[in-house]
Amino acid sequence: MSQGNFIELEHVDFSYGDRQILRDVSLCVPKGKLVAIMGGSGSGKTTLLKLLSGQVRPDRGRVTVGDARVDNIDSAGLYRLRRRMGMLFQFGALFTDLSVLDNVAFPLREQTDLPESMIRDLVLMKLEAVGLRGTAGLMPAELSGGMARRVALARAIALDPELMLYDEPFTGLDPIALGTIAFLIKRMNAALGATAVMVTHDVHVSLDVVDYIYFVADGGIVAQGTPDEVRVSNDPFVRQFVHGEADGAVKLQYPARDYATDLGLGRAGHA
Ligand SMILES: Nc1ncnc2c1ncn2[C@@H]1O[C@H](COP(=O)(O)OP(=O)(O)OP(=O)(O)O)[C@@H](O)[C@H]1O
Repeated sequence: MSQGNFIELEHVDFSYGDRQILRDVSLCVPKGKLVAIMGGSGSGKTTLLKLLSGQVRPDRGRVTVGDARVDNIDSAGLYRLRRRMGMLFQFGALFTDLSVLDNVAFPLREQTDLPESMIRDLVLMKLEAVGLRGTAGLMPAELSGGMARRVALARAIALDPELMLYDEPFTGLDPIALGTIAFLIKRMNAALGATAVMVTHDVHVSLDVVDYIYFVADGGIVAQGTPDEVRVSNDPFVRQFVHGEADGAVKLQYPARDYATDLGLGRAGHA
């Protein structure tokens, strides 16, 4: 592992059964940085997060997080690693039968022996950080979608994680709520000094908050760069992604037989 990196994937192959999803993927995330992973649907982005959290193991290659080799970690090591990780997944579901305070307190009660009075203070600090201290006594059903996502963020950072994993944290939010959560993610990360990886489709918001972007397609990293590099990139894949072009490096048309053959027309001159 190179000095300064908190995460490294080196020459990782991964398959579900006999279907290969990732091929010879290498990437790194320096400590304290927020990195986005973008790419088309089904390109393997969530699988990359699962490799980092030890939910799946690579067929080949190394996965290093902090001082842990996650590709061959044992269950005690995985438990220690998960305690240092916070996760905010799509729709970051709250426990509907617990108050906001109890939702954010959940990981603190599960993972620590802190007294109740201290847990309460920590929860209020985390809720204050996401601007929602006033909602502590509410139930999740009484929150808007954007507020619920912010409470889920407060819960994800309750244990001051060293690593944050975000999977589509903006899905289903209106533009204002989306901008708020993006800003909070950036601010929380800086305050925690955490290293973070965010899978997202939302290229424009991400370019405003992340330090670096990896683009994934066809099982590999096809482009990468800082937001400034990405904005001016001439790489066809990046251009298609950033400018929302319908056709480009990723083809609009799914591969198919010759059109004339499909229509039963035969080839010109043979009809
Ligand atoms: N548990 C599983 N078993 C078998 N195949 C799976 C499993 N999970 C995902 N896949 C397949 O692996 C591929 C990559 O999935 P992954 O969820 O990593 O993609 P993604 O890039 O995150 O997609 P999206 O942006 O649509 O969420 C997909 O084709 C998916 O169908």
